[in-house]
Amino acid sequence: MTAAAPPDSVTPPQRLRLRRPDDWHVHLRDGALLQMVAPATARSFARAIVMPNLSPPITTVAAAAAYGARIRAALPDGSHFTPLLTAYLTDTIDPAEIERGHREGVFTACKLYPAHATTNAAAGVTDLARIEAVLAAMERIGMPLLIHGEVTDAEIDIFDREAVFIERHLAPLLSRHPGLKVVLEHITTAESVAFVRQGGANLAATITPHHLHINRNAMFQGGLRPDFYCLPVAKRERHRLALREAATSGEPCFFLGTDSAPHSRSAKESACGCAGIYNAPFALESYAAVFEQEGALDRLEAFASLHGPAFYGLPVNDGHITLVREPHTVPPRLHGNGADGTASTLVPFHAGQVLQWRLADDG
Ligand SMILES: NC(=O)N[C@@H](CC(=O)O)C(=O)O
Ligand SMILES: [Zn+2]
Ligand SMILES: [Zn+2]
Repeated sequence: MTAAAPPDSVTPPQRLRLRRPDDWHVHLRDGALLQMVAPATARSFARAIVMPNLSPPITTVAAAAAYGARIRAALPDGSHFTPLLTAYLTDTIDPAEIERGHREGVFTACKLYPAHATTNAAAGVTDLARIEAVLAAMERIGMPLLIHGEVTDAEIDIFDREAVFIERHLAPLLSRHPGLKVVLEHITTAESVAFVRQGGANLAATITPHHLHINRNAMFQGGLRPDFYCLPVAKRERHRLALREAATSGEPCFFLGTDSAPHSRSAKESACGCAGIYNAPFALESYAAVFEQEGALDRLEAFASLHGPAFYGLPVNDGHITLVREPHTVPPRLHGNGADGTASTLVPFHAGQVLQWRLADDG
């Protein structure tokens, strides 16, 4: 005789059906890396906000349209993935170009990198006063501003750069432009959670899987671990806990943005290693682990599939995906060959670890 099944309330779910999610912050790169990483994002997500920090950065409508075509060409046959492109703001960018790109449906949003704040941010904005006309135009046409929110001043401790950015730059910016839609990207601190929470309907934040899983100790565990180095850098445990609470809270101002940021092995393992964590292959599975640990699996769909479209004023996706409880080990390395024959090796986030949820292949 078999034991009676436990009541439903204590049986962990084996399958989760969600409206198809979107990734509101991803780096798809270009060339051989694009060929390798675009299918990973397209496998899980219907749409993604694609970052413009290429080299050279995407600053014109023509460059964005051409990049969109290269992304589509890198997708598997039959993929319905839609890249949502962004413009890289510089000190001298023309507001008319931004407005035209938005009107023509090429630019979904603009990205603000404080000059030198992160990878390929050298051409970013040196002073917000220089892009005042662009910000005014964006506010008028309802075009979202996406921000890498860190000051770059060398005298500010790297762990404080996000909080100082909010005080010195973001709060005044929001006062000057109360109608501007702003996404504070990849937030990493309890201060950012509190700030975004008290902001109005025009302010939101994306939260990455890695900032929900690791704190700053991960970078130094048993030695220097470049695979856990990204910007903004992971903070103390109390900040990670605040981010987990925010992501799983059900509040519409917090939504999914992986900040998947692949760099080749040689670029990570170097005397001056690049910032960025490549999480695209199992990002959804990684978020699912957090939501399950927090007892909030019922809120995963809102975070992954509903809050982002609502903020951007876009429809939610039609299709659905299914996550199944099927423990699997994340490969320690991923190898790829671009169409140009260039081989790349990437280390995915959770390399060698077991994840409990897996995206069903048939969706
Ligand atoms: N997040 C990162 O550590 N790196 C990103 C840039 C960024 O999002 O800041 C990259 O492009 O590599
Ligand atoms: Zn960034
Ligand atoms: Zn990023």
